[in-house]
Amino acid sequence: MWTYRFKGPSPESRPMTIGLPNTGRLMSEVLASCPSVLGQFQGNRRLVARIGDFRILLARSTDLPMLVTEAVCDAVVTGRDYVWEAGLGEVLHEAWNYGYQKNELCLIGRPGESYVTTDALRVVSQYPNLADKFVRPVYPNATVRPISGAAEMYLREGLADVAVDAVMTGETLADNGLVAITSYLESYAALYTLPGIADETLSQIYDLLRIGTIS
Ligand SMILES: Nc1ncnc2c1ncn2[C@@H]1O[C@H](COP(=O)(O)OP(=O)(O)OP(=O)(O)O)[C@@H](O)[C@H]1O
Ligand SMILES: O=P(O)(O)OC[C@H]1O[C@H](OP(=O)(O)OP(=O)(O)O)[C@H](O)[C@@H]1O
Repeated sequence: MWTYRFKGPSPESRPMTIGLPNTGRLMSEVLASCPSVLGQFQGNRRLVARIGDFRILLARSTDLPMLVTEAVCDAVVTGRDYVWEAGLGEVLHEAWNYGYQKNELCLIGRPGESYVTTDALRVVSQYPNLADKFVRPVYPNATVRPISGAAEMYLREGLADVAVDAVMTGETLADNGLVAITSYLESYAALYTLPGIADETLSQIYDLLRIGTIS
């Protein structure tokens, strides 16, 4: 077993850096509200751009939380679920709740099935760490299989007993004959920093991202 560690630049040696998602729903929402940032990344494959005193860096939503603790970014916009999945829910400071991409991370199963007697529950999830954290205390013999998406299919095809997945409208569950058994975590898009960020710095980040003011 070997451990891998980034060697990020020291925060003093680089411009203020904000990490934003490079794909998906989150990217579309965040960039739609920031024309100055959007303009830098439209029609090209750049992942880093300079805007005034700031540097904007694009990365996968799931990787952004770690880029704050590795000192590559001063702030990131990502899903609250990804911050907790990265094990940083109690480490990072939530500096702004965007109020969109709202959903609940739930335990999902087939209706009417009792899992209590199942000795070795088979769990699939895009959130393997959270699935393990929530399910294992109740089902010590559970196996958690990491997947990339379409969790509902694994239940339908009998490859898993339950899934830990995001539920927003509940449409995907209904269309696949599944139900939410328990809700574990509320999620939404938010801005995260290290704790103790200066109000003045945060205010500059808010201005760039066109979000609220410090209360
Ligand atoms: N049906 C949904 N509606 C709204 N938000 C959702 C839904 N499902 C997941 N989310 C949330 O949206 C965020 C996922 O956004 P993200 O852009 O990273 O992924 P994506 O849209 O699946 O795209 P991609 O997989 O291409 O990166 C997560 O924080 C997740 O909790
Ligand atoms: O409750 P709903 O409004 O139906 O939304 C829930 C669905 O949305 C997400 O999937 P996504 O669209 O990201 O596809 P994926 O499962 O392939 O990642 C999530 O994984 C659920 O499948």
